[in-house]
Amino acid sequence: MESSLSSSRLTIAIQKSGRLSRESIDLLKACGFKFSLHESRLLAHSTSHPVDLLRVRDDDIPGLVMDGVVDLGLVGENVLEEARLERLATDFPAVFTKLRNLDFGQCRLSIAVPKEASYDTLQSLEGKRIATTYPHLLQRYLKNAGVKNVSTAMLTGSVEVAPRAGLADAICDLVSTGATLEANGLVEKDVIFRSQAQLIQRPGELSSEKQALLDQLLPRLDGVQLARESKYIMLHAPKAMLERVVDLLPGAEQPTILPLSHTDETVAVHVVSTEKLFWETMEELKALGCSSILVLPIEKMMG
Ligand SMILES: Nc1ncnc2c1ncn2[C@@H]1O[C@H](COP(=O)(O)OP(=O)(O)OP(=O)(O)O)[C@@H](O)[C@H]1O
Ligand SMILES: O=P(O)(O)OC[C@H]1O[C@H](OP(=O)(O)OP(=O)(O)O)[C@H](O)[C@@H]1O
Ligand SMILES: [Mg+2]
Repeated sequence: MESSLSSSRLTIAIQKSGRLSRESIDLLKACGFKFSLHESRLLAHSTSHPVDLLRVRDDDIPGLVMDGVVDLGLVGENVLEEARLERLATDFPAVFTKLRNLDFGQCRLSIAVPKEASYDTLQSLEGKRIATTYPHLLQRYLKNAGVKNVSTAMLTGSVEVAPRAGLADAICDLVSTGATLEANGLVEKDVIFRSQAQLIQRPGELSSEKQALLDQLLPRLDGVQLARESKYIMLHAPKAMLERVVDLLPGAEQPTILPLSHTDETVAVHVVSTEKLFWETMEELKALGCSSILVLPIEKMMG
């Protein structure tokens, strides 16, 4: 299958404007792919690689990938799984390859009820109506939990106002901080799906040029994600305390220990850490006699 927009340029669908847009573009840029973006344009060409961005609503991305219209897509797993279930229910092909979990767009799909509603377990929803944008994910969850006779009111936005508007008894919508639920007098009861952004590929083989581009993109993507999770830690430590200092540093299996020109009692310790260095640990390091403690971000990494 080779029906993506152009046979030689790798086409990637991303969300045009919304929660995933900025981070999708930033991630591709961090991988060294440059783009000339115009707010109103659907298609953006890369000025550095034979790559085109198709900027669309996130709901359209799974279908564009599964139908082979684009080669790759960056989309939330919530939208992807809902689209997959919907296509399976209507006998449409729902084939794609998940290439990577991306480290953004983390949220959960949850059932929430009005503060004053009586709710003990999921069974309390029997015979009730739930407003949602994700009817297939919701029905799958309720079916697995053995909850019957729940009807859904399909809304594509403003789901949180449905109970107040008398459209539904409960909602099933995305939650991150919980601020939107609280602002609407709702309480989160059951998390039915956890999601983050994904990079997916269309079914069928890519042309050799496109495959070569993808083979370049994926290690870069891994490098960017690893670098984002990592920190470079530098400090001066008393030699006598070195063992205890290294034990305190997160993920410091192989620290670099360097002599300092002005003293024999203190050494410089450098380490790449894939974990966060908390203020509390920095304070403990200081209490052991460490000084000049620096935690620096890493821009790129390659093993
Ligand atoms: N509060 C949140 N925190 C983090 N990620 C979120 C949050 N809400 C949504 N997301 C993720 O971002 C995706 C896009 O959310 P957004 O609200 O921008 O979608 P939308 O309004 O459906 O946009 P579109 O106009 O493209 O259809 C969601 O499908 C989900 O994967
Ligand atoms: O738990 P919170 O941190 O409050 O986030 C949850 C809200 O975020 C999303 O909407 P968004 O703000 O993206 O706007 P939208 O409804 O226009 O898509 C989601 O649909 C919720 O309404
Ligand atoms: Mg959408």
